[in-house]
Amino acid sequence: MTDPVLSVEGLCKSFGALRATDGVTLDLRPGEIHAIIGPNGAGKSTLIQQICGGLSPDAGRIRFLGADVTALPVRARARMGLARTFQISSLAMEDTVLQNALLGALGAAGRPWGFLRPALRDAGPRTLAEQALERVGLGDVAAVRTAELSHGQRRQLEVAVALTLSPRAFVMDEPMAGLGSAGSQQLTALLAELKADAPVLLVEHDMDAVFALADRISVLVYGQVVMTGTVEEVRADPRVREAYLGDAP
Ligand SMILES: Nc1ncnc2c1ncn2[C@@H]1O[C@H](COP(=O)(O)OP(=O)(O)OP(=O)(O)O)[C@@H](O)[C@H]1O
Repeated sequence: MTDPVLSVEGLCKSFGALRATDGVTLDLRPGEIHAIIGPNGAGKSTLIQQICGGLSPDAGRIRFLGADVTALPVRARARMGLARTFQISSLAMEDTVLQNALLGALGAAGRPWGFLRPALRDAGPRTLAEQALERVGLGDVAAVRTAELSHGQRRQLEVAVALTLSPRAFVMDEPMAGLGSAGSQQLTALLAELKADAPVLLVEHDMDAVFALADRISVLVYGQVVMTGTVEEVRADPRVREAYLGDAP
């Protein structure tokens, strides 16, 4: 089997007496979408924050691209290509769609942020930004002010910004939240294509999207992974149906 891109082993984080993650072990393999599902308060956000570097684990290890990144700060992990999207929108609403994508591309090129104007004429980052916008289907609205985009288009733009960083793995926190069914379907189609660029660790409450997208699903309950399996395996598991899907066993 090929080495995982990202792996966590025995990850623990407590808040007082509460074990928010309690020995979580899972991995993200090349080319896959690995969804993490679980009831409210199961520890999904706590897990994602530890993976991205915003929270230090009490115990356990995080490896990314073969390196132990457990002690690295958020920025260092991002520079290695760990792209987190969605929960905290970083878009500048008054700027155009292209300018937002360009800010990402400039960051990727390691340039100082202040030189935006000359960089707009600089073919390198600009090309990268335009390609990313085309890729997510926003090529036609590059000159539009970001505030004028629909909710779904903003999600697409956040993906484009992440793409300019040449990610090696995406970590997505509830990308479907707040989208109507048309927006969810559009974003689902985009995410299905994105895993070819880099694998996706996906925390999502929208089960239609999870079942349509996931290659593997891990179910988190009270901070513990109760199972990892394919969509079919997870749907059929009586513990999952009881604990999460709300069905009587
Ligand atoms: N900073 C914190 N201080 C104290 N308790 C916290 C903190 N962050 C999270 N918790 C608690 O840890 C548990 C796990 O929370 P977490 O947000 O990780 O769950 P979640 O699965 O992401 O939930 P949701 O689906 O509602 O977003 C919850 O009981 C929550 O109240």
